[in-house]
Amino acid sequence: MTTTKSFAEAAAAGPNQPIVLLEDIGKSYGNIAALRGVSLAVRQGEITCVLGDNGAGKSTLIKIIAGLHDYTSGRMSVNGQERHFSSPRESLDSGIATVYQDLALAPLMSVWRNFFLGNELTKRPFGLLDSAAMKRIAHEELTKMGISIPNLEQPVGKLSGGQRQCVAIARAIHFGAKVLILDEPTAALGVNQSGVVLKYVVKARDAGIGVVFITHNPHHAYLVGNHFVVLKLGRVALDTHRSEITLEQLTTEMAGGSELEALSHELRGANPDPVAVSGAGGPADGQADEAVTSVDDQEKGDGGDE
Ligand SMILES: Nc1ncnc2c1ncn2[C@@H]1O[C@H](COP(=O)(O)OP(=O)(O)OP(=O)(O)O)[C@@H](O)[C@H]1O
Repeated sequence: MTTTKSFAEAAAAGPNQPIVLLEDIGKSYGNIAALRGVSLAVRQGEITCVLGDNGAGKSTLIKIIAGLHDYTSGRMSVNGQERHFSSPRESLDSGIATVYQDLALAPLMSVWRNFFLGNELTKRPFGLLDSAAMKRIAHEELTKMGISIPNLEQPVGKLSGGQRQCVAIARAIHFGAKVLILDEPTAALGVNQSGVVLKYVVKARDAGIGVVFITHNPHHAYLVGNHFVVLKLGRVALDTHRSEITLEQLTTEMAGGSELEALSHELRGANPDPVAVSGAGGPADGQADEAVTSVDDQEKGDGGDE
């Protein structure tokens, strides 16, 4: 098919080859088509933001890359090799780390134990846990990322949501992720904590990782993104680089774009007073506007603590 070819050719033409390349991906759950013809390139040192409303297909897309679901049509390649992951372990072993909203951290365990969860260091010859080495490395890695957690012995459940996200990101980087998929990392966070997390998303990008940042918040996406893909009802509605779009355009696209304009006309017809709906995003807009300033300001006081 020409569409598939042209996306793959265009993706391969740049100097920065995609690590993960999805071409014309489709995924059906029985007779529900969750994704149709989705193409996406994840590149080293780039943040690709995938935006979309509820039901747009974001989770399905993540699950395919993370090895939880297989796709039903199209092609996924990792470092140029076609792949069908049959488990999350296969995705992880290919250098793809996924940080879910619920984080898969053990809340009652210490920060350092969580950092090494599933990858514990042991001492020879008896295979006892090497606690001293794990504490030291966790401390070094978090410090390297500029994450300040004074006491790594405290249960991870006592950290703020933002700090927990940062621990999960630092852990993925330490264990060699080449691609980091972040599932709505700022969705449950307040303005200042979102700023803290966005800062580490940028650090991951600057460390050379290809980041996929899933969000429904265009303000957060625009603060950090190099590339934006908007999904609507399982299809790619927009695929563009930062230089080609403004925050206002991205917000309008997410808010419904042309559908909103049509609704605005319809409502105007029914109501003599004009109704301003274009670009509206409800209360979240105001909140996110604050976030734009807070990312720069967050270091002044808020460490993300609750
Ligand atoms: N396991 C499943 N079985 C059947 N249908 C599903 C399943 N998972 C998702 N869907 C459907 O696929 C479509 C895309 O869902 P998906 O969860 O990927 O969207 P999303 O963008 O992540 O939405 P949200 O932000 O609400 O999580 C929806 O219509 C959803 O109802």
